[in-house]
Amino acid sequence: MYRGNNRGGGRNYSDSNYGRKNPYWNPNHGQREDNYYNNDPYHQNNTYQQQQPMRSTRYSNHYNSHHYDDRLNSQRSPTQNHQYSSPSPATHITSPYRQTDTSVSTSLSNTTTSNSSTPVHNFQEVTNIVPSSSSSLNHNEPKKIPTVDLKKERLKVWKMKKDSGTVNKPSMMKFKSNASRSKKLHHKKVLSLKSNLFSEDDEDSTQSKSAKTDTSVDGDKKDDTNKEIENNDADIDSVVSLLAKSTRNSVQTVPSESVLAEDEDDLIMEEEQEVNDSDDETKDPVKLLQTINERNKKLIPEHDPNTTPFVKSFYQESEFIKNLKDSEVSSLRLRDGIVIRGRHKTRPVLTWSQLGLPSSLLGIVEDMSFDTPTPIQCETLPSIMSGLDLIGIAKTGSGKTLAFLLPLFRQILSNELSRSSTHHNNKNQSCEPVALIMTPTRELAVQIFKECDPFFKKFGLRGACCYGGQPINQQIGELKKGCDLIVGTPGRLIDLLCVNGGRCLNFSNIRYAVLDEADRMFDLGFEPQVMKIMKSLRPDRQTVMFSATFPPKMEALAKKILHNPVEIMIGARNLVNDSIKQKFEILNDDEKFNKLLQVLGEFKSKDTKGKVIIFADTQDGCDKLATQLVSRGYPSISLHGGKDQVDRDATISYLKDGIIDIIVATSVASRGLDIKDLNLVVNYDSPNHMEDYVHRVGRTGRAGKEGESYTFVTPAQDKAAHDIVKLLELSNQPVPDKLAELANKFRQKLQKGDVKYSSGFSGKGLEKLQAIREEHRKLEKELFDGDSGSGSTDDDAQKQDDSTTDNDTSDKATAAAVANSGISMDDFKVIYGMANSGPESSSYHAKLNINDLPQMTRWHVTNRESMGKVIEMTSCSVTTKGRFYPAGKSPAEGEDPKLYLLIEGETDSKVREAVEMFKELLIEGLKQVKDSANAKGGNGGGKYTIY
Ligand SMILES: Nc1ncnc2c1ncn2[C@@H]1O[C@H](COP(=O)(O)OP(=O)(O)OP(=O)(O)O)[C@@H](O)[C@H]1O
Repeated sequence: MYRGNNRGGGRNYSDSNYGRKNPYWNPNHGQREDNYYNNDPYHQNNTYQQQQPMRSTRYSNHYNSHHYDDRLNSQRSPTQNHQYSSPSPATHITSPYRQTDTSVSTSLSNTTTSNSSTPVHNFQEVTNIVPSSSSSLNHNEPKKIPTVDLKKERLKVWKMKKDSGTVNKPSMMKFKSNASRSKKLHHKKVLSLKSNLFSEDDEDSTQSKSAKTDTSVDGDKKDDTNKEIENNDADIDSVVSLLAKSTRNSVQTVPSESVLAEDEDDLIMEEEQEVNDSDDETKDPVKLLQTINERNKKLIPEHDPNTTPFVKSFYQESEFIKNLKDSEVSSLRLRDGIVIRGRHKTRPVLTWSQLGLPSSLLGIVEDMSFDTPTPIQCETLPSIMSGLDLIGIAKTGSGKTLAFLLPLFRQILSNELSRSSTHHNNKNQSCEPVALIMTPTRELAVQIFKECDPFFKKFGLRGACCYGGQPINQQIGELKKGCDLIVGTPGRLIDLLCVNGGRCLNFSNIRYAVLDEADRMFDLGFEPQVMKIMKSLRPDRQTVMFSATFPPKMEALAKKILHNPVEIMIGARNLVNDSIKQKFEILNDDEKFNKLLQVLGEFKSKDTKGKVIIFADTQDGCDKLATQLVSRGYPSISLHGGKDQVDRDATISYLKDGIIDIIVATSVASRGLDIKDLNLVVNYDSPNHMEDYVHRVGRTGRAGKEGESYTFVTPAQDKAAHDIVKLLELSNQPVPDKLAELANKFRQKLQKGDVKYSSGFSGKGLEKLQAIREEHRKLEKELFDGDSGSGSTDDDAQKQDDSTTDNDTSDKATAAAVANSGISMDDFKVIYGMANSGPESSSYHAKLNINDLPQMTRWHVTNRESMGKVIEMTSCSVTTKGRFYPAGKSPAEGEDPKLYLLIEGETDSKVREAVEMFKELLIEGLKQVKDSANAKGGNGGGKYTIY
């Protein structure tokens, strides 16, 4: 059942020592026993455990329990609870939805579909800026609030108060501040209607809006905004009246009562209401843009960071691990294709007990019936528990969540004294959690929060899950009770940090922060928000990031918020899990639906209980497809950012609980979701970047189980075919002929220069951001007549960052590294040149001599992961040519040249970029050699002596 599956020579966990000893990853392949395992008492246990079928009680635990702890639930109304908890098992059995088929499913599907059918440019809705009240949980019913003229109302009430003598100085000030806040709010709403933005709190809503400018983040912009507000009052009124005319509806404003609120709580409420507007943000893209605009302008109130020292390092290496030989550890890592960069000190563990966790924490792991840690857990847990910042990259479904949760709870539990301060009843005291987990999607936040449930219950801890689309008042209410851990999406976290001038929530005591799906967190929409949040954390916190994909370009950003991180990569950055059988169909749009029916028919005939996610590009496409499937007897629900969050949460719960077997989703469901028995993924619309493909198909084939994916590619989608082929090649998976043909078409276009290639997700996000920054720079230059201003901007910082990275890879750095290693620079000269003409030849090439490098360095430069990374980033082809000549020998006349890498690419710059990347790898490789020599007491690496 948990057999590893090695197709086409691809690496997987079953190839590894972990695998052979890890019943989870590969119970059936353990032919050879290495000595050190035989000595391991824990290992003997494992062998015994191999006989045991794996039981995972996790989901039943989660779903039999409420998502929040009982104390929280008991304080909610039944309606509120409905939003947070999945239906109880009893409900499932009696659910009419379950009993019926098409008819009832249709009605369910129709209901959810209709929720999302909000017209995109409906100004009637956009201009309703009155926040919903805290008691209203129904997002579907627009509130009917009488139209009021804000200025007149304010004046009227103020006069009344003045006449009756109830206005004293403080309340006047409050009045002013409220009025100006309302005015700002009013102004923001109107301005934001004119703005185009590009950031969002949720994966797929970015698809539905145009991205033009970052209105963002920095403090100095606040003053500008205020001035603008003061100066443009008249403009606002005219825009408002224009809008009112155009929509045949007058603009509704904040009711006068809230403007004149006098006591502290009312002040809080006003801000709550302000952010409450974002609750239904995903229903209407224009409204969403407004919300984001506001959010980006928001400044998180500053708090003095907590400076009480705290313990970060809890790890104590066990005797067994200490006694492993270096070569044993190296071979373990080599076989798993584990690449480690940075100041790495720790060795992997092989069993849970080698982590030295308190028995109470270990007990939770035991309850989960996870017999041994997975490779990413083995490698990252010791590093994180030693207090290091870390980037962890491993395939989908490989257990990354537990890799960051265990150290998180270890940290919370270790700070017992300070923890108690997070539990408070004083509503004026802000909530100061110890740990933070940020996720790019709401669904993922909910899932991770549920996974924390056993920890909350066992240790009496409090947690809060805060994400958009839910009434913020409830979340504020939870925070007022205090919490140890907060899990959330960046947009909502910013809202909460700003509520009541930072008196609701502050992050000055965060000691451990996690960015899950880190690369997505740094993508275009999130970067400013994430950076803002990270700045509000205490500077000496520990930060870890995890993902299955992490484009190297993201690293510069990641390193801005990490302190000397160690980077641990299992396999490669962009690999699809070997346990997924990937299938492809080249077909026209009008053939897709029939093919889908065929695929579903075959799947359901062999796996009646198996669950399916079908990915489509657009929200509308999802709705239509779900309706069509229902009409063909396949009960299904659509899931996307245009739906109410309550529906989105319920849909995931239905799928997890088996109430529904099929969902049709946009990429909002592509990241992190872990759904038992989800055995088929269909990309009805092919994803448009590689990372998305990896995550989408990664919803199946998880935790060692096998899964299947189908991707429909139309003949016009040759770029998608090209990307997928690259992925398959990287993963050593067979490439279907038709797909290869289509990919070749794209390559030919590339060669002719008919198309431009921007690879992957980083192309979509970072490159756009880079382009925008470039444009800003140009504009600034024009404006300041060649002088781009004296102030140091974010852009400059980025530029500096970039240049630092560039310097690292420069010839100078290479030369220095080489000098240290005792190798002559001439030994790996790069020869650039134009390739000969001919159909197979490329336009530019470079030759990089690798013959005379130490073996370990050579391996580091030429291993599959390194080569794959360079190929992926530059689109160059890389081939090993020539023959290896041992030290002191040179080829005689007519003999093959010394071993070298031939790098071929379409443009000179691509080839040079590839060479730079190889040089960086080379430096790393040489450093490794040196470190290893030092560790062995060597002299730092004479030529050829270190292997
Ligand atoms: N040591 C373990 N042994 C067995 N199963 C495990 C172990 N650790 C985690 N799992 C299970 O593996 C599954 C996948 O784990 P998880 O969701 O953490 O994967 P992931 O690597 O974060 O995937 P993604 O990249 O898609 O987010 C879960 O069902 C989890 O319970």
